[in-house]
Amino acid sequence: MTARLAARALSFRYDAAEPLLENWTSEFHAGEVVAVTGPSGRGKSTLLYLLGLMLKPSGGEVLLDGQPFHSRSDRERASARAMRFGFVFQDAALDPSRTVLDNILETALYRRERRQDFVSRADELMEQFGVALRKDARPGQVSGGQAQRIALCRALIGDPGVLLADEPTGNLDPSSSEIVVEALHTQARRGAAVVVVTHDPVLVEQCDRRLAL
Ligand SMILES: Nc1ncnc2c1ncn2[C@@H]1O[C@H](COP(=O)(O)OP(=O)(O)OP(=O)(O)O)[C@@H](O)[C@H]1O
Repeated sequence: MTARLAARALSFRYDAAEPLLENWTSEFHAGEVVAVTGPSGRGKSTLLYLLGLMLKPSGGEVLLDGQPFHSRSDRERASARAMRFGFVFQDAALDPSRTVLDNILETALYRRERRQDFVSRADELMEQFGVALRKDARPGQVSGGQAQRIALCRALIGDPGVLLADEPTGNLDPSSSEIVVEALHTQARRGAAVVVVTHDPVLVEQCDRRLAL
């Protein structure tokens, strides 16, 4: 079976720094939730950026449904990101200049689709994750835990085939964490490959597979 997402002989270093990845190969299948663990600074977030086509590897390649992406143009990579990926950044990374709803609806913008077509799905997700805030609420007015759940709404709204999440339960209490973990599994059951970077042992335990960096 072709992996939804694969890293083949991936190498990467930031400028003159020591290599973070050398000849790293792995596969992520549709339907599974994989935890990526490892010590701080080991390169876990960097790996997610590579898998999410935001960084280009210095060697090797990332394949999406068997198709290599390293030599594609920036435009093609951006289009694949918008159409196929959902990304939860560490510390949410919401745009403070736009409302929470507009942050969640960002995918529509990148896909050049009608914002209106995504609004009811945004409402559903905000309700599901307990962040049904006022329509004009801005990221500066929400807690760290709320921001993290808003970031998850933003990642899920396009029903991505690949969901990449960096410490998605980092700021959450146990009951909110449970909702997030369930959402990761739901997206996997919908056919996504889900990759989660985490230091949270409870979350690791609830993933289908663990990959230590
Ligand atoms: N843009 C960048 N330019 C140069 N070095 C960077 C850059 N981003 C990260 N690094 C360095 O690369 C290394 C790996 O960082 P990364 O954030 O991928 O690690 P991590 O395993 O996710 O860490 P943590 O668990 O603390 O989040 C670190 O030494 C970091 O300082």
